[in-house]
Amino acid sequence: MTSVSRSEHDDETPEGTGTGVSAEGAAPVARPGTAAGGTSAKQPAAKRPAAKASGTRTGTPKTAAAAPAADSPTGAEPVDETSAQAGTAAGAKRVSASAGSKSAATKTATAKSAASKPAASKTSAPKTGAAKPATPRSRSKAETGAAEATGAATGAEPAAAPASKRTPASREASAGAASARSTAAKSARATRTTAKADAPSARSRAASDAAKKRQTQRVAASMTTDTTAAERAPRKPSAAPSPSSAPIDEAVTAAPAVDDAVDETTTERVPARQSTSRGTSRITKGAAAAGAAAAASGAPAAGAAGAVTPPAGPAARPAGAESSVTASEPLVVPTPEPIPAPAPEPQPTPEPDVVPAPEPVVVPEPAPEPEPVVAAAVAAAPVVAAASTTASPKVDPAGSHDVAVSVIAAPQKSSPRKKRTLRVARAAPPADAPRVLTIDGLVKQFGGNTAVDHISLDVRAGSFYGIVGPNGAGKTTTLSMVTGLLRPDAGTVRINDIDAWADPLAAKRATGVLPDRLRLFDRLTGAQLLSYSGTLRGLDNRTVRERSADLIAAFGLDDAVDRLVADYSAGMTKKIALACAMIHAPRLLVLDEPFESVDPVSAANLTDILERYVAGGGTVVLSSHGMDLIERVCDSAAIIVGGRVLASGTLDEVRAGQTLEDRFVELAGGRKAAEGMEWLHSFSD
Ligand SMILES: Nc1ncnc2c1ncn2[C@@H]1O[C@H](COP(=O)(O)OP(=O)(O)OP(=O)(O)O)[C@@H](O)[C@H]1O
Repeated sequence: MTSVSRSEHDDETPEGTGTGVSAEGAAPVARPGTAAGGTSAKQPAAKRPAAKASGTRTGTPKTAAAAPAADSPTGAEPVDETSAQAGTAAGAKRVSASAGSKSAATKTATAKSAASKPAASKTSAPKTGAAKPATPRSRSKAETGAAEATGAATGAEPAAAPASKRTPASREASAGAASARSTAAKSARATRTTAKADAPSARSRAASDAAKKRQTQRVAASMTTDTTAAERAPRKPSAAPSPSSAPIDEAVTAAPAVDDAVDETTTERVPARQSTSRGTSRITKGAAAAGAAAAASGAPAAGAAGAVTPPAGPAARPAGAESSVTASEPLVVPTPEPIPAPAPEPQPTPEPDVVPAPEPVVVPEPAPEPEPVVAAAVAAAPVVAAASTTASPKVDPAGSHDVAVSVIAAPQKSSPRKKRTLRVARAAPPADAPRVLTIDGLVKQFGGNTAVDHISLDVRAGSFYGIVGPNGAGKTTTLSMVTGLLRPDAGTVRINDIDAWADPLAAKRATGVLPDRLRLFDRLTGAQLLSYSGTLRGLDNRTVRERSADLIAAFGLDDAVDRLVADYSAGMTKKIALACAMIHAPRLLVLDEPFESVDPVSAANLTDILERYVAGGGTVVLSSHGMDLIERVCDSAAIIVGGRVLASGTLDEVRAGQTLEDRFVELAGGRKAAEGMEWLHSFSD
C-alpha cells in the first residue's frame, strides 16, 4: 500500500511525471541492447544472458537491484523487488546523475514497497534490460527516440511480448488487490503512467531551466536517500516474479505518448524516481531532465553504456552503498554520453544541460550515505564539473575532470623579467672606518713610460674594493708597489697604518698577495706549497695543516693537492696561489685578477670565500676586467686609465648613475668603431 500511495503521489506530482518517464526509461533499458538508450543497460544485457544484468547497469546504480533481477528466474520480470528497490533508490539518484541510464532499475524500485515486490519485479524486468520485458514502454520509447537504438529495439521487441502478457496479470492484481504484489504493481503502473505523462513536461523543464533541476535534484537527493534506504530493505527480500507484466503494459500504453529520444531518456530516469519516492522523483526530474537532455542529444546510447558501467559496482553494493553509487552516478552518466556522441541521435544540444545539472545535485547525496570517501569524491566532483562546464559545456563530467585539471594548470604567472639594476652588493664601510690601505702619490716609470702617474687611493677596513681599467692602465704596476714587489718612484703606501716600504716585514705580515704573473715554486705539490707559505708566514705545523686542509677543501683542490703545481691548470694555479695568500689570515688581501682563468663554479666559490672574509672584518683589494663581478661583490671601486685614477669611491659614486661598464667605457675614451679593416672581410680562402 505504502508503495502505492507513493506512486500515486508521484504521479500526481509533476515529479511523478518524471517518474512516469522513468518507466519509459525502463523500456529503453530493455533496449539496452540497442545502441543508445539502453546504453548501459543494453550493452550489459547484450553481454549478459539475462536482461537483469543489463538492468542493473542500467544506470541503476541500484545495481544491487539489478543484480538480483538477473538472478530472478524470470529474467526480465524476475527482477527482485529488492533489486528493484535498491535500484530504485540508487537508481533515482543515479538516474539523476546518469539520467539516461536506464532507470529501468529505478522503475523497479518503484516497487519499493515490499508488497509491491511483484510489481517491482515486473518493473525490474523491463529494466533488466536483457529481459527488457518492460519493453512495452521501451518499445514506445524505442519508437520515439529509440529510432536510433533501432538495433536495440530489435532485441527489445521480443521482450515486449512478455510484457503484454503481464499486463493482464497486473490488471488482475490491481483489481483484486488481493496480493500485495498486485497492489504494488498498480502503484507502479500509476506511477509510470503519470510519469510518462509528466515525462514530457519534465524534459521540457529540464531543458529550459537547469537551475530548477539542480534545486529539485538536491531536494530530491535528500529525500531519495531516505526513501531509498527504506525501500531497499523491503525490496531485496522478495525476488518473486509476478505478473507485473500487465501493469507494465498499462504503463506502456500510457507512455506511448513519449516518443522522442529525449523522452525516453527522461522516462528512464523517471522510473527510478518513482520507485524511490517523491523526493526521488523530484531528483529524478532534475536528473532525468539532465539525462533526458543527454538522451535527446543522442548520447543515450553512450550514456547508457556509461550508466551500465557504474551499475556493475552497485549490484554488489549493499543498501547503504547507495550513497556511494549516487555519487558515482553523476560522474558516470555524463561520461558515457560524450562517448556515444557518435550515435545518430537527433539532438546533441541537450548534452550541455546534462553536464551541469547532475553533478551539483549529486553532491549533497553522498553525505548521508555510508561511504564518506565517495562523498568526498563527489564533493570534489562538483567543482570539477563547474570548471569543465565553464571550459566547455559539452564535455562530460568525466572529461570535466581532465578539463578541470587543465584549467587548474592554466593559471600562469608572467615570469619576472630579469632586469639589470644598479644595486650595490654591499654597503661601503662608513667614512670613519679605519683605513687599511692608503696609497698616496704613487709614481712609477719604465723608461720614458709612466705606468703609474700619482695614484692615490684610500681603502677602509671591511671594504671589498675593485680596481678596473683598460689594459696597460697601470693596475698591476700599482698593486705591485703596494705589496712590496715593485719599488715606487714616488709616493707612499701605508698598510694598516704601516709604511709598507719603511717597514716591509710588518706590512707584509698583514698582507696577503695574489700577484699577476705568478712566480710560484711550482716544483712543489699543492700541499707542500701551502705548508711552505704557512711556515714562511710564521705559522706552526699544526696550524698550517689545519688551515691547509680547510683551504684545499674550500677551493676544491682535494684531488690536486698531491700533484706538482707545475702541472696545474691556470685556474688551479690561481686557486692554490690564493690559498697561499690567505693561509696566514691577513688583514688585507691584494689580489690581481683573481678570477682570471677561473671557471664559473670556482669563481662563485671563491667569491663566497672572499665575501665571508670581508664579512669577518677583512679587506679585499682586487683588480679585474669583469665589470659584472665588480658590481656584484664590491662596495667601492676605482677606475684607472693611463696610470691615473679617474674615478674612485663607493660603487655608486663611481658609476655616477650608469653601469660600471658604461662608466668605465666612458672614462676610457668610449668605444671605437672598427673602421679601416675592410680587408678582414676578404677572407683568405
Ligand atoms: N717591467 C716592465 N718594463 C717595462 N714596462 C712595463 C713593465 N711592467 C709594466 N710595464 C708597462 O707599464 C704599463 C702598465 O702596465 P700594467 O701591467 O700595470 O698594466 P695593467 O693595467 O695591469 O694591464 P693589464 O690589465 O693588461 O694587466 C704598460 O704600458 C706596460 O707596458
